[in-house]
Amino acid sequence: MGTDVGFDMVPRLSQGIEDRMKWGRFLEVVKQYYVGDGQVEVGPRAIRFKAGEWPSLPIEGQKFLRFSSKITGRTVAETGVEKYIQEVMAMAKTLFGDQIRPWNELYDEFGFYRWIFVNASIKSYELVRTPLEPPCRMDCLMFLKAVSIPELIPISSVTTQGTDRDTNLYEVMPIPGRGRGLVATVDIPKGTRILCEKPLITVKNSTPQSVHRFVAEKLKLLPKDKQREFLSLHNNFPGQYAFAGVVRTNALPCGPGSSIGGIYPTACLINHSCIPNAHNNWNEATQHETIHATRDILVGEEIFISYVIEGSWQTRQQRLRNSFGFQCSCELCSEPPHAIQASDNRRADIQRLDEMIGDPIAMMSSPQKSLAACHDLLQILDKEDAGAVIALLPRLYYDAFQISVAHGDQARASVFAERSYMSRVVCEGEDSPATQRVKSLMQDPTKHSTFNAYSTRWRSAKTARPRNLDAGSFDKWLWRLSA
Ligand SMILES: C[S@@+](CC[C@H](N)C(=O)[O-])C[C@H]1O[C@@H](n2cnc3c(N)ncnc32)[C@H](O)[C@@H]1O
Repeated sequence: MGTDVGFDMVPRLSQGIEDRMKWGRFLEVVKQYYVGDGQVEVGPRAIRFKAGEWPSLPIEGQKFLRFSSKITGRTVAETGVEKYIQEVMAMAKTLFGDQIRPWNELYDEFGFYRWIFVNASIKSYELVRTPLEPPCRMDCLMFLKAVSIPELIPISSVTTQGTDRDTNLYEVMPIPGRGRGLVATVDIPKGTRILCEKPLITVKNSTPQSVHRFVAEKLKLLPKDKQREFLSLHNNFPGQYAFAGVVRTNALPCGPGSSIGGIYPTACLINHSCIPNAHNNWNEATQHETIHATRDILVGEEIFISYVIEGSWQTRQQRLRNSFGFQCSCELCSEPPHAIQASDNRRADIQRLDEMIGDPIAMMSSPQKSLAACHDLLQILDKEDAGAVIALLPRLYYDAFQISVAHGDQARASVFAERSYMSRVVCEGEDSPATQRVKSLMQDPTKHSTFNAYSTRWRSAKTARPRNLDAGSFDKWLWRLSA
């Protein structure tokens, strides 16, 4: 028996240079502090403390979730381990501040992470770790409960029309340097609908004065709890027109390029990253904003969308500063200048190819070149962080669909439409009108208004899609690489 005591790292560390350096410094401090202490063993994958239940610190900081042990004795001398927990926690606090979350079962505090995730993370960096005693009944129950959770989130069920905030997937919490944010409380698979939310208010872009007046009127019509939700949102532009400040800080556009913005109690708590792991979309049919995971998100990771996608690092920083009133501190923006420059170069290539693909004259007269540009773009996107660029895939495949269908190639058009559909399901869900539109084109490409519009030089039936080709050969056929 005894009580578990320790601390968690929330949110977990990123793989960015800043977090890696901080973790390295932290491990150095720990090693220095315990030089000559026979209870502390520095291994190739972790620093282990041979006391209590052998808490450990991985060499790779991103894997770290928890440092804890069961305290069985009544005094420090009896348990041996509590001293290490307190000391390591104090060292961690000085470097990671509020990311270090102390907890103590004695005071009914149980930490942020479920044991299933903590144990999986420990397993990933510990070669051998035999528990000193079998887990107690409560641990077993927690284990069973937690293990079933990721399996209970099949993509098909989470991307159907949900209307509630699913608080099982995330928790709203303070994030050092970014105010509040959403942190994953379970592993969230790619394509999962994290959130589907109705706006508290929708507002048309206008002068601060008229936005303020409009919101003031609308707020009066809302129930008290909704008013409180609006008023609790962050405002980077306080002053005479405070409601307009809240709108400017938080509004998410109701559709691409829309001049109408929605204010949401939870979606508006999601912070920005230049390499996001989630995508926001306005679903016109259901009149809800949805947030989908664009890559697998690990428990303890912060959930990010992108407020500003396009442009170089400098352009993005300027827009975030001027339009939203903050300086971005995301993983990419914390990288050294050469890494930011490399990302800028890739984004410039993406922009250049995107413009080439969109040229209607080229699409008409040299479709082969336009298709090759789509393929080149895909190759560049493959090298980028998958979660950050997946939102570009539906359009990329849709462009390839349009090039094919305009020259009568139904076989390739239906494959491109299928790929566009699949990436749209990940970003927006099955119930998004855009997903449904492309699904119907996948089934019948001739429904598109430009079918055979430019020529019939690539004419093919939908059934001409080759069967039994390996992936490489299929791709060569699809992109006309050998033509
Ligand atoms: C829509 S709110 C997001 C929720 C906000 N963090 C809160 O506490 O309510 C946008 C504000 O969050 C902060 N923020 C969001 N993303 C950030 C980032 N990448 N770096 C620094 N601050 C960020 C900025 O203060 C920004 O104005």
